[in-house]
Amino acid sequence: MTYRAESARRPAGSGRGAPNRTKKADHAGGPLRGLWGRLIMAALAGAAAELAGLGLIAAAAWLIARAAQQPPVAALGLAVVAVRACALGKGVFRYLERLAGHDAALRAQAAVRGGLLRALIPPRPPPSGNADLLTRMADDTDAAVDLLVRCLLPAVAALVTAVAAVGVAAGLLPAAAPVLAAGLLAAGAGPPAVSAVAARRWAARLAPARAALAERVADLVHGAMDLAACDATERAQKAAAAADAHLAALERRRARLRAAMPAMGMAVQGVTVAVIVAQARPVLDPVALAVLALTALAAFAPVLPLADAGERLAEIIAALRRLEEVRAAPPAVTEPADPRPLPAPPYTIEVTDLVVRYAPGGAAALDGVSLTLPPGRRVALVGPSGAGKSTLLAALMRLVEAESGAIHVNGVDVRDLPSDGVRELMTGLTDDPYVFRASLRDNLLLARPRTGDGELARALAAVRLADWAAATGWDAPLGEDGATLSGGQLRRLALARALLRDPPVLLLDEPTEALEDPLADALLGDLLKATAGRTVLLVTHRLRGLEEVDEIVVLERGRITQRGSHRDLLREPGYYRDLWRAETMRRAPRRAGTA
Ligand SMILES: Nc1ncnc2c1ncn2[C@@H]1O[C@H](COP(=O)(O)OP(=O)(O)OP(=O)(O)O)[C@@H](O)[C@H]1O
Repeated sequence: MTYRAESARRPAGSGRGAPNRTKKADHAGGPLRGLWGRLIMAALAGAAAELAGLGLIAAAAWLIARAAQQPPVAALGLAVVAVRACALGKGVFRYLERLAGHDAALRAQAAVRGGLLRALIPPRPPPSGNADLLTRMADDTDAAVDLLVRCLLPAVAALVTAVAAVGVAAGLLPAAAPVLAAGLLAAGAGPPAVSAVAARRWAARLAPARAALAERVADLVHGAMDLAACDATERAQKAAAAADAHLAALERRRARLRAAMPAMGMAVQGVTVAVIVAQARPVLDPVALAVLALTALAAFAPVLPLADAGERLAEIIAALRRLEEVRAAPPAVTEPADPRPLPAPPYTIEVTDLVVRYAPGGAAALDGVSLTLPPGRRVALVGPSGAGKSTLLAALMRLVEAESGAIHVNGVDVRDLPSDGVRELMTGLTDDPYVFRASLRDNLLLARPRTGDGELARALAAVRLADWAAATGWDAPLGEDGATLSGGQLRRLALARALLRDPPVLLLDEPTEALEDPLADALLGDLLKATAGRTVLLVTHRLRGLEEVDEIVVLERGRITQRGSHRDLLREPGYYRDLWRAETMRRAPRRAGTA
């Protein structure tokens, strides 16, 4: 079987136009379009709803107080109409506020999510030590909704209502206006500020406790087998229960403090209204007094919930900071400002004096590696664990940046090419392949969409998974990271994907890992046959079959220590010959046993 380079037939760089077009489309007709209009409409509607509420209370107060004086019914007509209009208006404006506010907020959330996903598309080193990272990222994008719906819009509505109420108070009794203004300011600024400071302090205590619990739970779920094997399940459960109890205790204490905030606001409300009533009683008639007192009371209604908004605002600021950290994390490789077009096939890859270091000042994972891959050449890379084999493949795929040295494709430095374009040319099986939580078919189609079942079946047969696929079924879900697959099956499935992808330069990182000798030998034999005439860089720990490849490169501690054909390397002392002897000896008793 041959896997002809379909990708080589694609016009070079064809994959790059699409993302650019998508970006433009996003900005022109994206979720942020019309955001401001909706936001202003929501703010106006929210303020109108609160004013209607205030008007309702004022009109109702006037109506009740005046009705107690038993005037002619006609004198009450206007107030009755005002009560009805305000009651209806409040509902209608509240509905419009929710409609426009949530529309705006969901648009903002979609824009935040889109920006975050776009920022994550260039590969980045994964943030470490955060079992709850994904959950947090999902929760954090909700901050955009809450910033508008729970903080900004309520604050605008409270401000408008407060100004209107102070205006009404000034009209009825000028001396009451500054008292009401001071009370509203104290209730609208004090509890929210205290809540925000407390929320920030508590977040610093709660976040590590939440992360600790998430990590313990993740250990219990993902490490269930290993915990059972080490008889450590009970210890892990106890540790998770302790983390849970610690978090629950912290949350209980925080809840008690939180409950004090509304009480503080209501105390300010009570004192303000009492002072105003005391001021007004000697000078105002009972009807005006009732209107003033109830208007003052009602003016606090949109102001008191701002304590919650202050607390939420502190959480939102922290969430937006975390999102910004993720967004601003530098990608693993730098994209060229002015990318050059991809060269035309056939491709010659030249690696020159490549040095890769994962941590500045740390040991070099690759230390001056030079290698040439002309079209159609198959090179095997062998070496002890940690020698830098996977790092070389990662550098070729533009997943890590070189500290010095260079990789050229037909004479063009890969740093001048878009990294996704480089990965169209050079890709394959990575050292830690991922199987998606999807069906078998979908996992394969990822490599080459719109491929018929016949071709998918041929790819599976090439990796000796045909029988397993027939038993499992094309639509069987494979679980998270291939939970339903053995290690060897998972790797072969990823290999089938790499073969379907069929890049011009095929990079294969240990395709036979986790397989028994007979199956590994057969699979490697098939692979070498199927890739005859193709450009291949094959990382392997097993040497049987390597007579077929054009060159074998031995990598030790990041440096090339031997290179040549299988025969050449068997003649010279060194890692290759030692490994060959060890492999031969390991197999010898088995052959004797079988014979
Ligand atoms: N993401 C990383 N961050 C830091 N160090 C890394 C990272 N990946 C690899 N290394 C280090 O770089 C060196 C080379 O690792 P690499 O995975 O390339 O070796 P390898 O030859 O492929 O090993 P193996 O055969 O076990 O897969 C090792 O010392 C390893 O610890």
